[in-house]
This record gives sequence, C-alpha cells and structure tokens, in this order.
Amino acid sequence: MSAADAVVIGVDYGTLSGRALVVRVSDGAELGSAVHEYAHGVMDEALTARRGEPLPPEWALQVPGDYVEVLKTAVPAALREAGVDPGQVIGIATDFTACTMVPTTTEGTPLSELKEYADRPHAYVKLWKHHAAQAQADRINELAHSRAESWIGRYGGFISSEWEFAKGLQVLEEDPEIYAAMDHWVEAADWIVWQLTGEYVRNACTAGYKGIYQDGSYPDPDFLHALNPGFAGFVAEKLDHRIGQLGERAGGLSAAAAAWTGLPEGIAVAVGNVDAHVTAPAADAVAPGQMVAIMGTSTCHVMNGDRLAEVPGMCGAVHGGITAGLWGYEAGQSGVGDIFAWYVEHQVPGRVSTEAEGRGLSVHELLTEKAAAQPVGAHGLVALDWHSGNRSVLVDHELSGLLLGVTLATRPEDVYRALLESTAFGTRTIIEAFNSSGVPVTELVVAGGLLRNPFLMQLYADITGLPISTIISTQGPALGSAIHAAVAAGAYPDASTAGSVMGGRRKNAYTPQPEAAAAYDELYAEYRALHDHFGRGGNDVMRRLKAIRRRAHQQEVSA
Ligand SMILES: Nc1ncnc2c1ncn2[C@@H]1O[C@H](COP(=O)(O)OP(=O)(O)O)[C@@H](O)[C@H]1O
Ligand SMILES: O=C(CO)[C@H](O)[C@H](O)COP(=O)(O)O
Repeated sequence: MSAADAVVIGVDYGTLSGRALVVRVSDGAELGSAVHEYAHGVMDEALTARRGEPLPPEWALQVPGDYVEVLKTAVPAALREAGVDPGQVIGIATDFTACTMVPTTTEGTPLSELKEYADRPHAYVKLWKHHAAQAQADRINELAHSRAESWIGRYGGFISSEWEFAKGLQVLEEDPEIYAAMDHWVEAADWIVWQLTGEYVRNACTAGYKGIYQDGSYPDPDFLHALNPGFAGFVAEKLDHRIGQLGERAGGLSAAAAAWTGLPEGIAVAVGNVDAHVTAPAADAVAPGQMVAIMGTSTCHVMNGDRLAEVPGMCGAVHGGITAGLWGYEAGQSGVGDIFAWYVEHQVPGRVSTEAEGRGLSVHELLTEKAAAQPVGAHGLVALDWHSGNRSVLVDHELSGLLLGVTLATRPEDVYRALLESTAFGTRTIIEAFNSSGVPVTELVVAGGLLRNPFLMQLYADITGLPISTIISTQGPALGSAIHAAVAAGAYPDASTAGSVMGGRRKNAYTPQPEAAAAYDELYAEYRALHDHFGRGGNDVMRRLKAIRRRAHQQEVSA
C-alpha cells in the first residue's frame, strides 16, 4: 500500500449515537461514514434496560454494551461505504461525551453487566448530563474554598456536578455496595479504548478537565476524607491510573476488536479524547484566542491559550488539554439544541407541526422562518437558557429555565426566537468572562449540528459582536478523532499539524450586523440582570422548586 492510500477511522460517541468516519490521511478527504443509534438511548426517566423501574429527577444513564455495538456495526458499514480495503487503515481513534462514567471491575467489566448488580441504577453509566450529584458538588466546592485548595482556581472556582468526583461521591453515599464493588471509575472515553486495545489508559484531557488532575496530582486524601471518611481512598483505589497524552498510541487493536470491526489487528489505537476537544484541530482552529463552539444538544467552548489564567466559571484550564504545549480552556452550556428540542416536542401546538409537515419543513425550520421575519425585540421576551442547568459561568445545575415577558399575544415563534437568543446570550456571557480574565477571544469558530440553522448563526454573530467562522466538515468530532488516529499512527507529528492538512474552516462566514448588534445589547443587559439575580443568590426560587420536586417525587415513589 502506498502512503497516498492510507486511511484512518474516527469514531465519535455522541449522546444518542456513535458515528464512524473513514478519512484519507494525505488530505482529510471524508470517504465514508455510518451511524449507529444506541439501543437504550438515554435512560432518564426509567431503567429501561431492566424492568423499567422509575429513576429520580436529574438522572441520565446509559448501557455500555451500546457503545460496543457501534464498533461492530458503524465501523464496518463506514468502511463499506468508503469502498476501502481494511488493509488501508493505519489507525483508529475515538472521542466521547464527557464526563460520562462507567463503574467497572479490575478487568473493565461494567458492573451493570454483572447479574447481581443489573437492577441497580448506580451500576450503570452516568452520562454527562446526569445532574443528580449537585448536592455532592456543592459540598466539594464549599470545602475546596474553605481549605483554599490550590486546584479550585483552575476550574473557575467550581467543580461541576457532571464530573468524576461529584458523581463518584454520589455512588458512595447512595449505594455503598456498588461503590465497594467498583474497582475502577472509568471515563467512557477511556473504557472504549480499553475495549479496543485490552489496555486501560486514562486520557490527559478528561483526567484534567473532569478528574481534577493538575500538575501531576489529584486532591489529597485529607480533602476527600473531610468530604466523607469513606471517600478518602477514592483517588488511590478507584481513579488513579496511567495517563496518556492526546494523540499518543494507547496500544494496538486487539484480536477481539479486530474481529468486531473488520480492521487489521495491531493497528494504532489513539488515547481517548472528548468530542469537543478533538473538534478544534478538525476546524484547524488551535491558535490562542480561537474559541471553537461545538453547538449541538449542548455547546462546549474550547480554546487554547499561551498562558494560564483563572477564568471565573470556566470548566477548566488544562495544559495539553486540547493540543500539546498550550493551555487548553473549556467552558460550556449544558443545554442548547436540547432546549429547542424540548420546546418543539412539548410546547408547540399541533397546528404548527401540521403546517410544517404540509410545507415539508421541520418544526425547527418553520419556527425559525417565522421568527426571522420580526425585528429584534419585537417579541417582548427574554429567556434564561438554564433548562439543563448552567455549566458556565455559574456552574449550578439546580438552576432552571425562565421565560419573561409572555402576554396573551405571544406566539410559538416568539418563544422559539427568545430561546435561540437566550443561548447566544449565554455564549456572550462566557466570552466576556474570558475577555475580562486576560485570555481574550479573537475568533469564534462554530462546529456541530446547529450550523444547519443560518439564522441562528447570524444571531450569534450579532449577539456576540464577533465574526463567526464555520468548520468545513459536517462531522467535526469524527474528523477530529480521525486526525488523532493519524497522529497515533505516526503519519503526522502532532494534532495541530495534522489539523492544518486534514481539517479546515470558512473564515468569517457570518459577520455582525451593526444595527442588530446594537439592538441586542439592550436585550443582553436584561438577560444579565436576570442571570445575576437568579443565578447569584438574588432569589433562590429555582433551587427551592427543585427541592419541592424531589420531595414530591419521593412521596410518589414511597406511596
Ligand atoms: N433547524 C434547527 N434549528 C435549531 N436547532 C435544531 C434544528 N434542527 C435540529 N436542531 C437541534 O439540534 C440538536 C441536535 O444537534 P446535533 O449536533 O445533531 O446533536 P449532538 O449534539 O447530539 O451531536 C437537537 O437538540 C435539535 O433540537
Ligand atoms: O461536556 C462535554 C464535553 O466536555 C460533553 O461531551 C458535551 O456537552 C456533550 O456533547 P453533545 O452536546 O455533543 O452530546
């Protein structure tokens, strides 16, 4: 095989499905792809993998076997579509949602696959949007600040309920038997690489952003003991493991994984990575100041910086967390497309769906068209985009959504537009936090499924006041993984170099319109007033409502 024929495979593990992409190493051409939906999807109301026992509010679980099915079905299907010989494949890499955690035995068997634990919700994968560990996160944050822990600043002052420590502490406190049975608390990003290679390597990205691993160490046992004496050994007993850098070879493809995928045994398998972070090189946007927003179900914002700064409410700063040699910053919004989906599915009257169907449009497209016809502010609304809590900059998943200004004249397209705007205001809040912390955002680069809505993109340019570049690939994370596979296979020295050849973006695809931008400034000021009032202690009604909801749920369960 000549070097020109070499291909790599990137597999992107999203919230509902996994996608495999076959990419030519020499120029990044995307030759074939295939998607596999997880059979069990997201279990957020009931443990549907078993008898359908109800789950408490804010839970979100998955079944690890669904991830392996992606290797067995999507990889061979993508190869077939690409029409390439498996012998041309020199490497494979994966990216995953994060922080998505699998409790396993020493061999990596998920506890949910053991008969004795299959009925226990805590034995399953806790998906990134499992938000039921907020009480544990609150205690971690309070204690970290009271002890002036040096690492808390690296996380913008808050550890999220979505992350390894809060979720791990929840397991200990709610199902100690599962906690005791768990030999490893593994990021799904690393579990899948373990399935591919037979070796467990913890990736530097999730270890840093989600696992509080900074400057070579984790929070110390004293800190953990103060949280809960039973948690003192969490790092040593459940978490700590060999760390691999991004783009490194984790191992060779095992015989078992070669049989699942149809790929040659022994080809390079890259160290695991996160869906957001792999996308930066896929957009060829890894220079300091280029913020890449991966906009889909949620939005992740990733950006390199050449120095360390403490940005309030960011998810974290990790050296080498995106590409080698630079400080990688991450921030995010836990709900974006998810909020639009909730509105379309649960709040829109039937006549709108009928009209959309009649015109061959999706409800999103119809509402966007109607919303675009009105001037800025004509709906008289402002919304808070916290339907899935707030990841940045408040880091509080007890917060919830808000819509203000509704009257008897408010139409579905008005609310839809207010929701689109609220997410852009959320992104502007994040950008302003970076700008005022000494790591300014100079270019906003958008990737992800929401690129399909040009009105939304223009709205983001107008609201943030920044020109927006757009990734060329429609499969950014899978391409980003493919880039890391090429690096792990030795075809390029690093992900930045590989990204400059295999990735790319359209520069300044959307530029701010001065009149709209000025009009949005006024609405943004109202958003910020509500944001600070409800998010910074002015009124804790959102937290109280969630507590009431939990109590009511508890009564329902015990009735
Ligand atoms: N025309 C549209 N405008 C705005 N949002 C849309 C539109 N069509 C679909 N969506 C939203 O896009 C989201 C899916 O984005 P996608 O990037 O495909 O998913 P994921 O983040 O899981 O990879 C859904 O939450 C859906 O609500
Ligand atoms: O926080 C993340 C990365 O750090 C998650 O992976 C992300 O928010 C989920 O991504 P998606 O919206 O694409 O399903």
